[in-house]
Amino acid sequence: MTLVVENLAGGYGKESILHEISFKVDDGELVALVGLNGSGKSTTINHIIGLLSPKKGSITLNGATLQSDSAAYKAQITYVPEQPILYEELTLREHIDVTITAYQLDEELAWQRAERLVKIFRLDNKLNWFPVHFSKGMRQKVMLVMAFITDTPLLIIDEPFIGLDVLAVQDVLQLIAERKAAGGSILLTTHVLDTLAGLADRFVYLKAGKVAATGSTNDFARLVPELHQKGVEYENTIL
Ligand SMILES: Nc1ncnc2c1ncn2[C@@H]1O[C@H](COP(=O)(O)OP(=O)(O)OP(=O)(O)O)[C@@H](O)[C@H]1O
Repeated sequence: MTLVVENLAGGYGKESILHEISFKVDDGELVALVGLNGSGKSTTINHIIGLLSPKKGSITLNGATLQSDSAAYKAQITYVPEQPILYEELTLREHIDVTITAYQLDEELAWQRAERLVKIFRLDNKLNWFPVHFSKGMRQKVMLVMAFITDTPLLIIDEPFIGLDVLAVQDVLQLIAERKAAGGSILLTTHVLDTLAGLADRFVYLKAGKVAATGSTNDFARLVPELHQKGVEYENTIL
């Protein structure tokens, strides 16, 4: 699987928010999209998942584009938005069933994965609960359970750690590492690059809708000194 974003320009209205964005995510790679609030991370993802259309440039997933073969393109992506989107009238168990149907997964295999995931996220006694009974973090965990049941080549997560407790952060890191080890590719946005230490292969740093720096996460301090300095004040690389 290779995601290639090339010279992407785009945005919401007539005016472009993104300018000549280029980067790649290869097989088994974890790439972190980082940058200050409003720098264009979610807008970039909205283009990749097809919510927005490029004004210029191209986005290719294993050779397919949304324009050339929308079904082949979309079938390769699992996306977890920053704000959980759940069906209020469905239980956790039914959310899992819907995911299995939507992604045409083998039911037995998918439920084996699901059972492990709900246990990991300490939701195994809540399979019959409706979203109204879940806390904010639990809702996020339900989204993550659904995402990690799928086996699409590319997993995109917008802010995976926001609102999660410390145990859940470790759990997500472990699941990301497993997905990567199995050859899956992951693109995520984050404000806490340190959390990903050792896991992310590369970062892409956006500034005002442009790629201002990219490289190995080990080189982040050297390549983005202004933010690293600020982050250190908080004893964390908070962007
Ligand atoms: N729905 C929208 N309509 C118009 N402009 C938008 C919309 N969403 C975001 N923008 C603008 O696009 C720019 C980039 O926003 P974006 O949400 O991509 O930033 P971000 O890097 O994801 O920020 P954050 O870290 O706050 O999530 C900002 O100037 C923002 O005001």
